[in-house]
Amino acid sequence: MAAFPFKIDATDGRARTGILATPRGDIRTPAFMPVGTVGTVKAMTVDQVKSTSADIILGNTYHLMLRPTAERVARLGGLHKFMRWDKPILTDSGGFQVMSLSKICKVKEEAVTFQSHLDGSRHVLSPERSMEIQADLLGSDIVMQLDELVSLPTTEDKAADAMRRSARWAQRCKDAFGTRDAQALFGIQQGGTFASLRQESADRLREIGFDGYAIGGLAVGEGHEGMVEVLDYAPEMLPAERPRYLMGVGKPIDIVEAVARGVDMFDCVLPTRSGRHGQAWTWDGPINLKNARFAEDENPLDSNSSVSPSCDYSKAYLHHLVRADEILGQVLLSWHNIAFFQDLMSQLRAAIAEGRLEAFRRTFADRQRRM
Ligand SMILES: CNc1nc2cc3c(cc2[nH]1)N=C(N)NC3
Repeated sequence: MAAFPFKIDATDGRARTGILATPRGDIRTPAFMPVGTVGTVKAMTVDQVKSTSADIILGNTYHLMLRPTAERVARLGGLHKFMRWDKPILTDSGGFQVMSLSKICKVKEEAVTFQSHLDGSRHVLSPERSMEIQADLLGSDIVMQLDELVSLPTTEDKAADAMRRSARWAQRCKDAFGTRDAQALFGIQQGGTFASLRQESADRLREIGFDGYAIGGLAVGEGHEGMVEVLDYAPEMLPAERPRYLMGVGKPIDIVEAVARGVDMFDCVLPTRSGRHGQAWTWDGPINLKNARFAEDENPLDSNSSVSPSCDYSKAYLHHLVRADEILGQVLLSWHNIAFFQDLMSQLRAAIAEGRLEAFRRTFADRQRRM
């Protein structure tokens, strides 16, 4: 019995639009999850995040277990209460961050041991411990299995070994997670850029049975073409009746291309990270407000978007804030970019519902290229 009902309201080619219903609220798909790594969507208050119409945000096991520790978050009532976000939260399991952030990490069948990138302290993360942190201590609504990351390029043998370990860890996560009505557990497909391994991974995850299925091992340096090549077959290997989540993606054009290939959920640091560095995403592509051409440009960033909070501020003012490295510049551009990504998802949902995704895709790609 699936923990969260997933109702697909319309399809257009391989794309779907629907609702993933959770006890803390509905998630309209295709959905973009702002990244709230250490219990904050950086430079934004939860009310600002809510104002963008985001239905769900992401948190990270790796970061929160190091600081303030998962036990402290639990003592303070769990992650929702701690950060005052009462809508759904999806937490990543730590696998990716341990292997990409921590100093020294050893991957064994039993668990991953690593040193904190903050103070060098030693930590152990097993499938069981990751489930305890996410489901019991942080109290997240959607829990991700612990998986093993392989950095690209990799050999088929290495990708196969890591995928099979991830599949064994998937079973251990399912056993440790148990059956819960108010929380969901997602499996993560691995297998690098090898279709046969991706198929084997999907088959093993389906046998174990999950509430949703993520595509892992992408957006790790394979480039746009490499990613799209895998997306031409990987999403459809996963059960059609459950949500499909492409982890760590991505640029607006990547999201559009992945939605067209059957992906329902996304997360990426791009809108907030690029916003903190002066970049604003618009329907005509990204611009950097540091650029001198904006010094006396009195036009707003996105005149036609009433939602975007930065529609009241001139580019000249944003240019000034970015040049002066003022905190408000980081706040307004992060807010603008998250609002833009939510606008994009809302337009994608409408295009699928009205059967005009192909036309949307073409127009969008042409406009983004213009910059
Ligand atoms: C930024 N790119 C990216 N690719 C990812 C891939 C994964 C992930 C996070 C990612 N972020 N988390 C996992 N637990 N596994 C796969």
